[in-house]
Amino acid sequence: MAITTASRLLSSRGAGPVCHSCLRVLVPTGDYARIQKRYIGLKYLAKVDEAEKEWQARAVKINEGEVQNTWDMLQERGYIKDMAGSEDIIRELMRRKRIAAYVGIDPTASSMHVGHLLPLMPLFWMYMHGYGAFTLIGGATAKIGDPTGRLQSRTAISRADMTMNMTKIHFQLKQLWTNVEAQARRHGYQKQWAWSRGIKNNNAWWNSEPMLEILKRVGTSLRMGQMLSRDTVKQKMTKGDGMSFAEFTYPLMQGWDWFKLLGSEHVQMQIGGSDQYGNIITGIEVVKAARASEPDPALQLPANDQYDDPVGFTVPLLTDSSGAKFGKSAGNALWLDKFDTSIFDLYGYFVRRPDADVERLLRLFTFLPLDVIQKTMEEHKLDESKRVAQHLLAYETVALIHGEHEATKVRLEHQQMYGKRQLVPGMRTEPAAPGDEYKAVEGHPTTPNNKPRVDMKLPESLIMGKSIANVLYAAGLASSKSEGHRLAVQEAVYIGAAAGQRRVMHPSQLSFLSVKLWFPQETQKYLIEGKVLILRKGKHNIRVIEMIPDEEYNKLGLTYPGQPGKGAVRMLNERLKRIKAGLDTHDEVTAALVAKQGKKDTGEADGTSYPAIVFPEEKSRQQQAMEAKLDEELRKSKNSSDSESW
Ligand SMILES: Nc1ncnc2c1ncn2[C@@H]1O[C@H](COP(=O)(O)OP(=O)(O)OP(=O)(O)O)[C@@H](O)[C@H]1O
Ligand SMILES: N[C@@H](Cc1ccc(O)cc1)C(=O)O
Repeated sequence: MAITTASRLLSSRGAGPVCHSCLRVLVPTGDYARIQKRYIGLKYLAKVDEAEKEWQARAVKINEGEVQNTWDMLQERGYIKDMAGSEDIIRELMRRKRIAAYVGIDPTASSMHVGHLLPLMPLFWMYMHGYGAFTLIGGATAKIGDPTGRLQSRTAISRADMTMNMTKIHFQLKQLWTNVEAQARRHGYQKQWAWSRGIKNNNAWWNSEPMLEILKRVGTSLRMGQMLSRDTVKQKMTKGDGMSFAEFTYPLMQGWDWFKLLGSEHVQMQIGGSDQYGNIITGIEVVKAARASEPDPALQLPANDQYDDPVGFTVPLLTDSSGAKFGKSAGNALWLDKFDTSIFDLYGYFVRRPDADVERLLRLFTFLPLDVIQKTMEEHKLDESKRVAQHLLAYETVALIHGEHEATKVRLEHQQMYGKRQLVPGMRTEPAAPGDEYKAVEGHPTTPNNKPRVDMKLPESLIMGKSIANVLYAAGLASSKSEGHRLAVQEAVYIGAAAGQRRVMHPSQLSFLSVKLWFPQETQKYLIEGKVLILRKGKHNIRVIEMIPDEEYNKLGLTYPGQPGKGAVRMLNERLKRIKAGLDTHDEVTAALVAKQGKKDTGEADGTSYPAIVFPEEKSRQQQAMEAKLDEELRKSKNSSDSESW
């Protein structure tokens, strides 16, 4: 039996399993073309059935007090600030139905921050309890910018930057979800077949949604008076820089997202920070209006009783010590990207939380059971100076963001640094050296948690004029040009391109094609907005490359592996000339060679203004010969300086 995801949807609304020919009739032509075909059989349907039975058995246990209602758990941990809907209905809804929830994030910065974790935590908890959980990247909404709580409009972001932000956030969410799975296992939650999660991007529908459809479906029911009376609108119009029509319609866009997710993923609940309350309330109206105006009876979403209605809630805002919301706009964000906020600093931030806050933060940011938190607090109170609770908080939060391996490492570093007050060789209290951040961890596969830095800049002359092998080497995706060549021949790396087609990717819809060994002009074809290139090796080793003019690249003092005139051979030659001319001493050159092997820098560290030597992993014959010459010269100069000192 050939059944699609859409048929699952229709069957869940009582339509029964639907074959492709019936679907063609039921689903509008455009939608049918977009529907992903999936062949499923009776086994799958049996599993759906079984999952539903399990859910109903759980609902009975909740009634009998054997299992806690997930809503009560969320309340207990302090996640609920304001509710959109009656509490009794939400609680009962969560008991009866395996609903799904979503949290949306606009990619208006290149990384998420700790504040974003707060609405995400209840979503993660719901996932671990069997509900559907979706994170939405607002690729389309970010183009308008949420005006909520602002007096000034957001500055427009170029499409190229938006693509970069979206790509980075997409991979951050993947990393978070990977770590959530690990945390769930660690805390004894066994993954079930029916657990479902996903990352969505509202570009998927906004890029093709006809305006008329939305105006007709919801524009006619939303009342101007009510929309104008919203606090954000009044404040921005009277005290701020006024409100554009696009900003005014932002809540409608957000509501339409919800309606789309309700249709495709049963998303009946929206979660957000407390500033999102107004948008969630408007969203409920939009969803109801859109649902009521469905012209096609086969696509009608159920609206039988109050348990079919959308509901939502907001979480409290995470603020800094002055009470300001932690976020990008306030400029006080702690970033989830380890290249923006080092793991060491992130851990340190949680270790510094005051005693009065730590219990609440443990409830909010960790998956630890409440009795464990209770015991930790008792232990903590015996000697607060040890900061036992803060270290646990820091460990758990870093494990969620960067994985357990990093959390264990950073905990040790902190203990060594602040416990014994000494630095340990090899300890990372500083971000990685320039250049190193683009290297994958040697001897280990690239994972979401150890992946190198994602964003980088490369000069125009490289991207526009050099082979893809050079670009891969420069981007740190190949350890040499010849490896770059090999990867391209084997089609083992991918480039951001329009799905299934050899042309530029639609800015904001992440899709890849394998790279081939092509002419330099071919690489240029994939430049998004004429300046952004996305490359990927394996699942997680990704680069979002911004192409900048050569002058700007040089002005920033950047270099890349394989850069003409900056290679090891040239550097060795220059050093050789200087040592021969007596401009550098033996010690200076050896110090530069020993101290900075494999690192790029400008020579400031060894007190010279001369660039250090970069050794590519595979040395060319020319470089080997040059190294031998330099060795010879160093030996001579050493002998002469030794004899002088006699
Ligand atoms: N400090 C915070 N505490 C709780 N929730 C937050 C915090 N910061 C952001 N959120 C929530 O995360 C979600 C996504 O937020 P958004 O993408 O607007 O980022 P933001 O940092 O709030 O942006 P900005 O500061 O520019 O308004 C929203 O639900 C928002 O309320
Ligand atoms: N408006 C939300 C982000 C968001 C975007 C689209 C949505 O569907 C939901 C939420 C914010 O700025 O925080």
